[in-house]
Amino acid sequence: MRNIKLIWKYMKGNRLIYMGAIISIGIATLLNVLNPLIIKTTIDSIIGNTPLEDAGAITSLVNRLGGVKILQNNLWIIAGSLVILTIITGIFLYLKGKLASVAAESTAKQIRETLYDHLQHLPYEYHVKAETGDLIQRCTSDVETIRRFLGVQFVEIGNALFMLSFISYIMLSLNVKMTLVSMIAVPLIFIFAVVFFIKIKAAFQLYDESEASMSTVLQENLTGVRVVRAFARQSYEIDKFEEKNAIHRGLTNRMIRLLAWYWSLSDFLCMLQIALVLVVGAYWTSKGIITLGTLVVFTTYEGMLLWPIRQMGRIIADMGKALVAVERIQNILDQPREIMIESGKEPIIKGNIKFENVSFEYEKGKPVLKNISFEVKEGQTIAILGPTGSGKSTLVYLMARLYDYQKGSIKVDGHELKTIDKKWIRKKIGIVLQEPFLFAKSIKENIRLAKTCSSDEEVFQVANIASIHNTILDFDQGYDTMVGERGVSLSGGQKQRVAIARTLITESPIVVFDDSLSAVDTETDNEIRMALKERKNKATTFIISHRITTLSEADCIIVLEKGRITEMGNHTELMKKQGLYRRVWEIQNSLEGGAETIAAKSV
Ligand SMILES: Nc1ncnc2c1ncn2[C@@H]1O[C@H](COP(=O)(O)OP(=O)(O)OP(=O)(O)O)[C@@H](O)[C@H]1O
Repeated sequence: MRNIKLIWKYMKGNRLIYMGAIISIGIATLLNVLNPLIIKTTIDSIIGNTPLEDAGAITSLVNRLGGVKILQNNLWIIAGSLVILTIITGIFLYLKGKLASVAAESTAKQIRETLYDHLQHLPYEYHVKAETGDLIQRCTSDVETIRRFLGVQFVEIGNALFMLSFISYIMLSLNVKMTLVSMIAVPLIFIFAVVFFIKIKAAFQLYDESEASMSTVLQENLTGVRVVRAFARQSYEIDKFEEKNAIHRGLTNRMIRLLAWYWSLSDFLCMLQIALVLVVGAYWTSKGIITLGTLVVFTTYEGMLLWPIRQMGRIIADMGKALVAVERIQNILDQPREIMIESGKEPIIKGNIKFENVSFEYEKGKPVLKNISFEVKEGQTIAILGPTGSGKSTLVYLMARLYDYQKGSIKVDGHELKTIDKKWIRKKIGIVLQEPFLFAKSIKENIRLAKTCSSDEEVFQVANIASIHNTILDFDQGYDTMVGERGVSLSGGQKQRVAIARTLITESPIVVFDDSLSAVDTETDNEIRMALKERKNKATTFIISHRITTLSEADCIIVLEKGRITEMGNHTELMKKQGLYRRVWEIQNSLEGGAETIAAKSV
């Protein structure tokens, strides 16, 4: 019941249009069932001799058209009325289809927009845990299931119900016994349809799942095509796909067999029902119990009724799918949005940051950062070194308020971070991630992403600092070069540099490079750092890196191990200690020395 209410809620703004569709089906069905009555009256009372009984609307229609006598001599009037009636029925059927699909389509659009908007406002934490494929499915196929339900299936149910009520009413008023004969197998056909479709639900589900699993293999293969090629895994991949494809074919065949059985059995039941009406009806007509016209009406109605009844069985069994889709969509909408404005504090941010005994844990009892304390003045460069999983990225996330620290205090220019508006602080912190995501736009548009109004000059300037300007100019279309779906036309290092330019253009007072120089060579890395240093309005810069030369020039280097700061100071100070920094320095230096010796020997 909750789900039906939810569908009603989603339909806000389209409910009247939908009601229009339902009314149109009602009128179309009513007009549809009038046709056989006109034929009956023509056979019995106009061509035949049965006196015109008081058949309500039909009698008054006959009288309007000029009475029995005139119609007898002008049968074309009846034929013409049938044509006109059919045309009007057609218009209402068209209206039904049009209004229902308009309402369903705009309801689907509304649901998609609401979902998209909601997803944009869910906390970072939610997106880290959610599965992208699943979210995409909810936003596309689940919405499509609801659209189909509203646009087609529910309308069909309406059609069947109207048909059943109108036809039963007319049949009963014509002949009760004949009605019983005509309806005897109808509940059976309906129950058979419902039970069958409920029973094969599992088969439908398996079929859907196999289709999904086949597309997953395909998607994974296309996404990872470079890895597939590099490891020469083509034949393995082809075998894997063939296996899924074969399973899918098997399940499709099974579905076809089951459905073939269903339709033949159901057809057989329907034919039995029609045959029963014909045999009993013909016998009673010959005995004069019913008129020939009545027999024609009953057989025509039988044909009109059975198809919607069979369809209704299928739709009722299928309705579960729409209700599940509603549930899945509502699950996302029920997730609380990230509260962006709490205190609304929007202070001037220059880049002075102070951590005092900050602790944080993602999961209770598993602290990731423990008692972190350090201070950075505006314009300074802070380097962070630490083994993987030591909490370096987490520290950055805390600064951007993607997560809130649980203990201690972080002050930005003297303001407690938790009191600063989230949107505000995120605009002031530019983060370059290790694996940057570039959008399928031109390089220029990608750089301008966060500041669409920036001039070409500004774009060139930041690209120069990121040491990518000349590379871009070497491309055939320069800054207008399109970056593929995942930036495939650029190398890892080039993508990182575009991402650096994209962050620099925002002129944020705090900039974080989260291992974002890992894919560029040492020389370019050096160039970028030099250019950053020379920049006017220098930002407070955090550099997370495993490369010691990148870190060594920082004003302060923090060594993070298992969530704790184990060393802090500048290069000279840390070199005096026998800690992780010195060890990494020695290893990397000896490696470089070793590499140089090998290179020298090979010349
Ligand atoms: N969303 C999350 N939920 C639960 N635990 C998490 C989450 N994100 C990170 N962690 C855990 O927190 C710890 C620190 O992760 P973090 O990404 O900060 O490390 P890191 O030092 O940046 O590592 P790397 O150098 O590999 O990027 C890890 O043990 C990680 O498994």
